[in-house]
Amino acid sequence: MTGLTLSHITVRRGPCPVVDDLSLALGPGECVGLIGPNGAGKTTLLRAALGLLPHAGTSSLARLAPARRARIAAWLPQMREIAWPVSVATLVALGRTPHLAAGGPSDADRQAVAAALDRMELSGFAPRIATRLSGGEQARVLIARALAQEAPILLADEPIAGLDPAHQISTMALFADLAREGRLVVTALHDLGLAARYCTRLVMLDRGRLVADGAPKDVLTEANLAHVFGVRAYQADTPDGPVFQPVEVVR
Ligand SMILES: Nc1ncnc2c1ncn2[C@@H]1O[C@H](COP(=O)(O)OP(=O)(O)OP(=O)(O)O)[C@@H](O)[C@H]1O
Repeated sequence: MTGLTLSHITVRRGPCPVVDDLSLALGPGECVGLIGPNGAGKTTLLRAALGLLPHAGTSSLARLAPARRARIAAWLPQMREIAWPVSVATLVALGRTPHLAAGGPSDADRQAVAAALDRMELSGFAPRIATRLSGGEQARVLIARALAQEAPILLADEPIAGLDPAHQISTMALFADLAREGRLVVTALHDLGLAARYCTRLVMLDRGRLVADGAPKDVLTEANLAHVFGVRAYQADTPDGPVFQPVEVVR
């Protein structure tokens, strides 16, 4: 399995660095939550790591040839637009594109698509036209497409935004399972409660800089929450795991 190494990544927008000299080594088996307020640089960092944005510094993914990169990393962007009125099964099968042989889809491709639909509880949706689904259903279809890619690395930008509570929990539990299977999952998140519960590691950004990196309880400290997010939170360890709820703006 494969990890992701970022060394001194800097991305400038005009004169300002929006990601500023950021280095990280992320390994297989980790479910990493990328957290930070709006504009902190989460999307920019993920896109630079994938080689989708010009940057200074090096990313172990960005330096790969595109065909190899597509087999190593699946990418779930923040904007989830489905342009074509194709079936859900056809759309999810696009995730197999990096693996397709000359003769068309193999049994392995078909199995990967079926498994991805099943994991996102979409098996009954396979013949439906993707553009006619609700926003949350479309989001789940796009997660399924990324899963069908069966890449060792999954980078996801706010994948659970717009999902109902049950699907938010099941998607985060699925990401944690993928990590336990040995993949690397890196996901930008605004739900700090789910981040605390399901991520093995949190990376906190503020104005393009890395301000904290470690186990959720070591990153979601009262001082970091006040300083970076401007909030105070209720936190408790319960038999159901950590509970975390922002309760007050403190800036
Ligand atoms: N195309 C662009 N041109 C100029 N500035 C940009 C551009 N794209 C992003 N930025 C700026 O870069 C900074 C980081 O943006 P980014 O989208 O990475 O933040 P984010 O942490 O993902 O935020 P959010 O939680 O709101 O999605 C922001 O200040 C944003 O205004």
